[in-house]
Amino acid sequence: MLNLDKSKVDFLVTENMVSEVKNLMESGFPKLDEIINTMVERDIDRIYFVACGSPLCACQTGKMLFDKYSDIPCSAFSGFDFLDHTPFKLDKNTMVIGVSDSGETEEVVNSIRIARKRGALTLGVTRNFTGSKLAAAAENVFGYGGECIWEMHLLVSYYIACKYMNLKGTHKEIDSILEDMKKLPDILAELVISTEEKSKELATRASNWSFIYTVASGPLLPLACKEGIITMLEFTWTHGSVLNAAEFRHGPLEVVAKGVPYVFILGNDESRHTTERTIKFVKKFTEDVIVFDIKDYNSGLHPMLDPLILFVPLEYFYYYLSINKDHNPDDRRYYGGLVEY
Ligand SMILES: O=P(O)(O)OC[C@H]1O[C@](O)(CO)[C@@H](O)[C@@H]1O
Repeated sequence: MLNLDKSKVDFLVTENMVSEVKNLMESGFPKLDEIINTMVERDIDRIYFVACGSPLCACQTGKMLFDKYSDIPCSAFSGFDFLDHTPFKLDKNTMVIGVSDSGETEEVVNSIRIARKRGALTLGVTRNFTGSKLAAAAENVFGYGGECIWEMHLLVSYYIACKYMNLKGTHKEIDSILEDMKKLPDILAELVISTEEKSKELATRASNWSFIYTVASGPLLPLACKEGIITMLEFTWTHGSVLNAAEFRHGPLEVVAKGVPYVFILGNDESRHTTERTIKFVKKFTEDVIVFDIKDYNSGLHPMLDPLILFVPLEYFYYYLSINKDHNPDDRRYYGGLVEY
């Protein structure tokens, strides 16, 4: 196992997670309220998120809130998809939210430029309020000032979605999400301490696997993509793929066999039974199964908050998976301009 000083590894964001979440809620949310007021003034009737990688997965989860609890149309685009297939409706009543931690991802910045030119209300969500191309391109900017991008991006998209939906017509679930959100800092603080050892053990086991299928459903599917594709491929250099438990019977079923490894992410939402059915099937044929079950961590909050909670044990899991494979998760071969793409 690689001997690293974990406080110096950029990938691992557990150290300041709680203070960043608190700060976002206390100082960031009031700033988002101003943007939400502008959305009301502009009578926004459609929302597009544009992002890439981990931020896109957070936006896809935020979009689910709009779909589930409102009749406000919302889509989450990858930057190049937005540029190549720019949506027809892009006007003063449309809002385009570009999310990029660096604020430099070219396809997100260019999408915001186009949206602004077409008269849409634009918001750039990025780490720093100034100094990036995204901050310069968007009409409105929100700088969250934290490193823990999954929690930051998810909370920002959730807060905008919940508040705006509430102003457009309440749904009792939205209030419960907003209320439970306030409990997150204490719960995360506990998880940052309590989940490390168990995740480390699981990662030791998984480090013998040369590839991993990651399976989830419903609101945990974007988290599965973030972890089972972006994190696992980019940061741990482990081969793998992500599968939707709802689709498992239609294709993936046939490769289940002894020695084929799976990581399941299991939540408390309505699709829990769908993933459980898959787990039950898979366990008949292979012992190489790891389940991250919300019930083992904290199941007291609204299930739409499960992706924020399960992120903590998963973050440790992939950190230790990487160093167990003697790979520093901060190392890159190609990304970030090392090789032209
Ligand atoms: O948030 P940014 O700066 O736009 O960067 C997006 C990048 O972040 C990651 O999600 C993590 O490095 C990458 O997959 C993606 O390329």
